[in-house]
Amino acid sequence: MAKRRPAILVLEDGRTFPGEAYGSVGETFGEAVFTTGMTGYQETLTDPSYHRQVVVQTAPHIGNTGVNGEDDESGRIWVAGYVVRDPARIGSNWRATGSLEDRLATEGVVGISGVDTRALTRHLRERGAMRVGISSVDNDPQSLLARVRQAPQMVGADLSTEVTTPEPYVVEAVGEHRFTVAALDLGIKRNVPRRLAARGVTTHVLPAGSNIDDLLATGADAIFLSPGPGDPATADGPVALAREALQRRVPLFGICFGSQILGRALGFGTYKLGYGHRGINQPVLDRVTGKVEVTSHNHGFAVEVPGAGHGAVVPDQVIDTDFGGVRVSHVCLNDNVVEGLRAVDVPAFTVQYHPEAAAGPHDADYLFDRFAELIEGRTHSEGRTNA
Ligand SMILES: NC(=O)CC[C@H](N)C(=O)O
Repeated sequence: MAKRRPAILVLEDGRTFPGEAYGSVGETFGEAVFTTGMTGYQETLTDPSYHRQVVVQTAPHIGNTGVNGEDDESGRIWVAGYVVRDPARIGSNWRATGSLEDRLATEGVVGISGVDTRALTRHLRERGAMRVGISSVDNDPQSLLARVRQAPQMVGADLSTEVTTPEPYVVEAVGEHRFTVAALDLGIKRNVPRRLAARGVTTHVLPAGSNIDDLLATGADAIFLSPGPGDPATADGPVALAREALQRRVPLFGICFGSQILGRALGFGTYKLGYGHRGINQPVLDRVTGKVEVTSHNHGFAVEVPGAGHGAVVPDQVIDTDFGGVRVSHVCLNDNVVEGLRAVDVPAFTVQYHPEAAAGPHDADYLFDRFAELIEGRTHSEGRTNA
């Protein structure tokens, strides 16, 4: 194999890691975050929620199964940059249609390999997610650092309109049609409408700028608020839409960014986590059933509920909001972060993690059944909730 060009990675606090060019040769900037998933790199790369983030894979061998025509979660790779330890020399899998590195190069994704990703991950875990630059064209850390410090921060970033669908589209129910859902696309992953379709739900996916009348004009029985990149504190339009939906008692389900938006609509704040949750093996307690599920995560922000400081145990009690009582239905067992909300008096619930998985375990798939049950309650007894 030809010798790779040297490359460097510089964090905004000046810590520098040497490596080699991987994927496209060039320079890139973003927020450095790490993901602990041992598998599923293709789904990670194509998840729109990673827009403007430079993803560090803690798993040391990446690219082993190549890339295939089935696992993309959107129409392109979204990560701003890619950091790996040891790229596979040969990708091999019965579904593979090409190599990961060729795809990164084709899509212009600048990466770096040969990085001590354990040291880098520990640094990010201690110091927090921060801006980063990767360059295989300028190997002077000082000049790269100056540009890293000019790159935009993730706090205050409003990115939904950069990733949303330009035009509405429909994903049809599989088998008998039961319900219609309008999804506000703030960075949706393909597996969400797919999991809904498997429950007889037809999903109309609408652009981020849509208003509630646009959503309901699809004939929707319910609204879905999608995952997506950026700081939820900037999502005032979707928050106003969610409040309108809560007022009209339209059944609502939100995932990740959608959870943060619904949290804000209920009157809660959001805050940035130190280094976030990204991986496919995070333990979450479902307080409704008492079961622990192993789940897929990708979030850097979280909902803040009263009475629970960061890292403190969130009380299991009904919290009064503008829309009646709300319970924290799910918590992360690693750090007590709020992982789900369930309204008691209006038909709405959310999770901060990814029941659609892709990549990840399917433990939380039942939440799509809960959504269908919520819609059913609403559809069959006017104005009713799942309380
Ligand atoms: N996957 C997501 O929806 C991420 C939500 C938000 N951008 C966060 O980082 O917390």
